[in-house]
Amino acid sequence: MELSQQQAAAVEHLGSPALVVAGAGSGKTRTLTARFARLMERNVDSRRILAITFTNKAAGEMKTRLMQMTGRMDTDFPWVRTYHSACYTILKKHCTKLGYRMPLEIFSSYHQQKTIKEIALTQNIDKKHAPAILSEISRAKNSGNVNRYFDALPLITRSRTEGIYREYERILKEKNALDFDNILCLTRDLLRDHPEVQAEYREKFQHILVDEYQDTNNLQEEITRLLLGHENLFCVGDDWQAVYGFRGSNVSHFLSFPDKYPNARIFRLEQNYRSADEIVQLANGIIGFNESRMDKHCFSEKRGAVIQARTFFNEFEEAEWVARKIRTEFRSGVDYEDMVVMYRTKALSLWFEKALRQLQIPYQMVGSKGFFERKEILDLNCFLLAAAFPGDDVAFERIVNTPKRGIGPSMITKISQARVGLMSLQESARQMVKNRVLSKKVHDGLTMIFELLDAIKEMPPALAIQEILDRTDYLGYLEGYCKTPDEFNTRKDQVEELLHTASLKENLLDYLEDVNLIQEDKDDDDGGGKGVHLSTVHASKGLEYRMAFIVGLEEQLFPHWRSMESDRELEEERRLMYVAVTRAESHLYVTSASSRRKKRTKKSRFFYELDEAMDELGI
Ligand SMILES: Nc1ncnc2c1ncn2[C@@H]1O[C@H](COP(=O)(O)OP(=O)(O)OP(=O)(O)O)[C@@H](O)[C@H]1O
Repeated sequence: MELSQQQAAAVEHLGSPALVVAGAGSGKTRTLTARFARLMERNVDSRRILAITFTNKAAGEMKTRLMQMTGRMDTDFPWVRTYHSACYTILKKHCTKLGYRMPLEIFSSYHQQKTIKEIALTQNIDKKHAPAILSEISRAKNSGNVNRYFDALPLITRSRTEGIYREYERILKEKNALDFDNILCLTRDLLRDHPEVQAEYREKFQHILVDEYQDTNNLQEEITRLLLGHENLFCVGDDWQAVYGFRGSNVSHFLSFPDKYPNARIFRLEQNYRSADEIVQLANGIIGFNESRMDKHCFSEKRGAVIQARTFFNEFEEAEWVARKIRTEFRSGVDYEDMVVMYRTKALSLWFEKALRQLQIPYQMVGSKGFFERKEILDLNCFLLAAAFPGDDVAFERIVNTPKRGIGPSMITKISQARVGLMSLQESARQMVKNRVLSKKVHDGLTMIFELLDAIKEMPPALAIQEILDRTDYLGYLEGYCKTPDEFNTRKDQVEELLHTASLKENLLDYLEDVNLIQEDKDDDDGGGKGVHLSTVHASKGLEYRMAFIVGLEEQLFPHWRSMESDRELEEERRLMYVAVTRAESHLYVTSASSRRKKRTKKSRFFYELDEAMDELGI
């Protein structure tokens, strides 16, 4: 693998913690992978290197690259993982120390939402607040200190959130289940409170490598420190691209690395291999408006970018111009897949979808709704969950009347009321069937479900899904559910895809574990199909395109109205702008509309900053 001098210096370093302060397009992943391979050449056992990536997809790509470079097998890299996946592996082995037992169930975001809504109902809180409460709880946990986090909340938010949090945690524990954040919280507790466990992993991990270090949160930072029994810590990141503060990431871990590790070596990767230098300089100019950042002098040896900033009368004109421009570029030889339209919030995509459809230009949405959150996928997975975890009320409630078999909400309430002690819904329903206390229709419906759940429990996951499809005529039901044949075909394709994914696992529990660990990749679906990419800026992170359009550059939209209250939030918005600009290799178009939804708009401050930077560069 070819490395620049700067990259090679970082790869070779030994003897103290190291931070690689990298620019966009500077080959961070290449450097991290090369370092891993180099450590192996120096006889470090690959199974004793913990390499943390930001997504499961990135972990998979890194492993594949390592296999190609070293000729080793996938199983030789067991600790190339995300924080969640690594922590879950540790937890599985030691969960009894914390009062849990195997198998543990990981709650999906559907399970979380449903549970929070039910608790809210019992506490007279409108269930419309559930998403906000859930994200507040998540931030509290990731802050590393839940009590301190709640103490700092405004009284109204606190009174609404804290009670729900306590009840939610009680239910999770009672169900022997974890949510995504608890995977980290409990691993921290385990390592902190059980010195023998900490010693085991400190001994095991001879080197710790962390990618995307700018986006670690307090809890992840604490876990890293608990695992680190030496000085072999190697972190790579770009503080200019830290864009997950809104969900608890804390860029100050990155910025304060030299204070935390006074003997740390700092390396810089400043050459951008992706974009032409005009784009790199423009991006430098924009980030220059941020106060808190590390110094870097990013540059590129490529020249000849095309950069344009345009304002249109309204959103229709803006979208139409973008679509026409895309058509012109396509006709002159640029592939649709080499072009991206980026916006700050998903709601903006509508206008561009319409304009592209009108010109019959194919497009695909990047990072749209996670595969496992789609209705048909959730339905089928809930059957599997109800079979594997009879205590999972959320899954059972979802499937008990899917497809419809006359077991509506009032029947579910009846089943729920018949529970004794810690009995689950499913157990209660089984008891009622046994006691023959139900109408014939409900009795037969439930009997059919229980026979199905008992049959699939020990089956490999793909076979189990096929069994569900056959016994419930699920596709017949789905066809009736869909509004158009097109919608049905798309959903049917998803079911096929699910069957394929499930066929890669032999065991139901392994499959379900994977499904729920993969939640964190929601934003990381790069489409993979044909057509122009439409993407939020967040979902475009890590991707690269020959031609990029950044649209909707208006105050309130970008920067977004919810992130304009403090300098800290505004700086994060500006870093998002930086991410967007640095996706482009050679062509960058920035647009805004003077009126949107019939209201006058104000041009984004980023638009002016960009103008200023362009002036300075003489573009
Ligand atoms: N030493 C090198 N020589 C030539 N090309 C390189 C070198 N290092 C990286 N590249 C190429 O530069 C491009 C950017 O690399 P990569 O995507 O790893 O950057 P990155 O640092 O992760 O970027 P970003 O943070 O902006 O997503 C890739 O196409 C990669 O193959």
